Amino acid sequence: MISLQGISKSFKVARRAAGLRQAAKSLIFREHTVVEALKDITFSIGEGEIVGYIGPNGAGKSTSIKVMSGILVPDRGSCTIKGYTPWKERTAYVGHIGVVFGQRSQLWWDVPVIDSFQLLKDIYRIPPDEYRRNLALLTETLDLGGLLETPVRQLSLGQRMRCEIAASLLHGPSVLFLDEPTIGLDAVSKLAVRDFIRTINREKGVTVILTTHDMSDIEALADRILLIGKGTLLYDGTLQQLRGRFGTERTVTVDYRGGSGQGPLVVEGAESVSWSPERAVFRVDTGKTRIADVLSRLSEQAELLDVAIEAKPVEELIVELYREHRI
Ligand SMILES: Nc1ncnc2c1ncn2[C@@H]1O[C@H](COP(=O)(O)OP(=O)(O)OP(=O)(O)O)[C@@H](O)[C@H]1O
Repeated sequence: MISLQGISKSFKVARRAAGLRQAAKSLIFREHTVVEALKDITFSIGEGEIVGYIGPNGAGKSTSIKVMSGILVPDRGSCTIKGYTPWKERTAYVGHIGVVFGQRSQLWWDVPVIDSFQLLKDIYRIPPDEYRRNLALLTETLDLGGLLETPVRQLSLGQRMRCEIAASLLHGPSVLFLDEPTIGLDAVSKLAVRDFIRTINREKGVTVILTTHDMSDIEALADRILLIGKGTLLYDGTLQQLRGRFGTERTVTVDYRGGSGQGPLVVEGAESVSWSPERAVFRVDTGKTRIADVLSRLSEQAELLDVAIEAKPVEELIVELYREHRI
């Protein structure tokens, strides 16, 4: 449904040296550097997938989203989404996609939210019945009831973001591009936005491409990860595969009935991270040692009161991936 083949995009950026004399010189002799934002990007995404598009700052994520939404024309390569080439057949194409740029608003700042929605209804030529149905559903699921009559500039970030997401879905698109949709949101709003994304994916089959620096977004939503670094696609796989590659390590924390005589617990196959008379923390490579064996050896040495086993956070797995690819 989404297919990119060898997409490349570079930007020519004027270079200005520091200092007055250099600045004057650059008025006549303008030097340019070329930034290769995307280099030969190829991937495809199936209908109904939620894909996390991740990478460090300046990796090329927003540029990719702009190409896929038809805002930018690439230098080379082809892109087909729902049978359209986004930048060529924009008018027909935009009816099938919704786009949210977390850092930018598509709502008119000084007018009530509902007026922006009405304008979008006219722009997308949404039939009145469909508009009413979609608006009712979005108002209910995104809890917009009290916000529709408020001018956008008076909304909090979280409230605005819920309105932005609703605005991008009023015309019932089947593909949704979300560029950092949870940036700056508090924990409650973040959960609400994630919940909503999952619901429209499950119930309406909307395909979602999500860029984010928040790895808990990825963990909560994405079945698959595309990692981009310095304009190149570096990894395409599931979170589970990534865990399998880097994530055999577990942290085991045990609380036990200690006492003044209790010395450090020593367990073969478990590396001690920290120790106190009541609590010990170990690192265990489950590829080499079974957690059950560690716990059984520990219980021979002390009366265990509580045990917590944690996998490596996704954040750390991603950092390892960045490190492996030197980005
Ligand atoms: N309009 C532009 N003109 C010149 N250079 C640009 C332009 N847009 C992007 N770039 C450059 O292209 C590269 C990729 O930028 P892009 O915004 O796609 O990165 P990103 O992965 O979205 O980063 P971030 O996580 O910081 O938002 C960067 O080096 C950026 O400076």
